[in-house]
Amino acid sequence: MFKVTVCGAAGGIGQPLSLLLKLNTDITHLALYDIVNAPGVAADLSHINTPAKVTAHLKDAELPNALADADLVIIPAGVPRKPGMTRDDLFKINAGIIRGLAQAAAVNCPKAFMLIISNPVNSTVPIVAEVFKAHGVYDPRRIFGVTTLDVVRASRFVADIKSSVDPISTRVPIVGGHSGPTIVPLLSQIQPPVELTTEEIKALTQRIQYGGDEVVKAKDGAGSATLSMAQAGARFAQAVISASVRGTTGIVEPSFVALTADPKNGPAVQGQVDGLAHFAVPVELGKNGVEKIHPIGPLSDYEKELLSVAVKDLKSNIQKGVDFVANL
Ligand SMILES: NC(=O)C1=CN([C@@H]2O[C@H](COP(=O)(O)OP(=O)(O)OC[C@H]3O[C@@H](n4cnc5c(N)ncnc54)[C@H](O)[C@@H]3O)[C@@H](O)[C@H]2O)C=CC1
Ligand SMILES: O=C([O-])CC(=O)C(=O)O
Repeated sequence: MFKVTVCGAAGGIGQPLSLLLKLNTDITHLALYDIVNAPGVAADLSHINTPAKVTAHLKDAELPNALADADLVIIPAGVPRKPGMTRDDLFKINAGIIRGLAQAAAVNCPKAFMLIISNPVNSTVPIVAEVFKAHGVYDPRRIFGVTTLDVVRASRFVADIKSSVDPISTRVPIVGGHSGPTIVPLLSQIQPPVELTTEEIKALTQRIQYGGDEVVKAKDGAGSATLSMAQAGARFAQAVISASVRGTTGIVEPSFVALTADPKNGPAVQGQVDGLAHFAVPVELGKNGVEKIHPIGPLSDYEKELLSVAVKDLKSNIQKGVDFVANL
């Protein structure tokens, strides 16, 4: 039995993400929550002949039921960017939405894996962590900021300029956070290794950091990445589910997590990032979520510069989330 709840299920990400989750045969119950249109999306998906039972939950009154006993909650609820906006501009609206959903989750499914997609991820994840702390149910191993889209894009962008690169199996480690300069691609550590010139490294780094903006611009006011995000979100959810339900070992995915999630390796990363509480790192998944945080590894001089810029922005993004919950 494995119940997944999608909060924001009727949205641009929520609908294709729910479709991909309905195709996941490890899921036995898919609960779709939104403040609009959840019944329509649920009725539609419920006709697909896979095992998951699909239930619809509309508006506040249905939220406790949607979350009750969930094993995994995935949250793409909130507003997306329009051209000219930064992810941080979304804080004003999305912070309150995430706080409300986290409060309900802390009460109704305190042990669920929490996968946060809503932006700004650098602040929304600390909000969820603080709410869980306030309820006395915090487990840093179970709260994740979904940064998978950054690595999905990165391997595709590398393949765009190197025809010999397989975009599916190539892994580009990305650390830091999920907005512009906080996204730090470690192109010196691509696996399998790829030879890149200094110009190629600079251009690729810029493209990976601002990949989201390409989609925002192309959609021209109609939102941001939804389909690629759905694929990335389903991939990350599948990784968490495989490790926890099937006991599959050795699954490593990037995620924006609390560095205390791994008391052994977390402090070493923390030492490299000026004591930041949260940071995106390659995370090895296990039965209880974060099993091991992988080291950042040796950085090139260019990557060290990128990292120091990222750390400054991240510090204020994280603090903004923490303060938002503290100043209730
Ligand atoms: N982590 C990442 O890599 C990415 C994050 N995003 C973020 O994901 C979020 C959602 O994006 P889209 O799906 O394109 O937006 P959307 O506007 O299409 O959908 C959002 C959905 O959330 C629902 N919603 C609003 N308030 C809610 C509440 N209190 N409870 C439950 N549902 C609520 C809306 O009714 C809507 O159906 C945005 O914040 C966006 O910036 C987008 C792409 C990538
Ligand atoms: O750019 C945005 O606002 C949405 C997002 O996080 C992404 O596509 O990476």
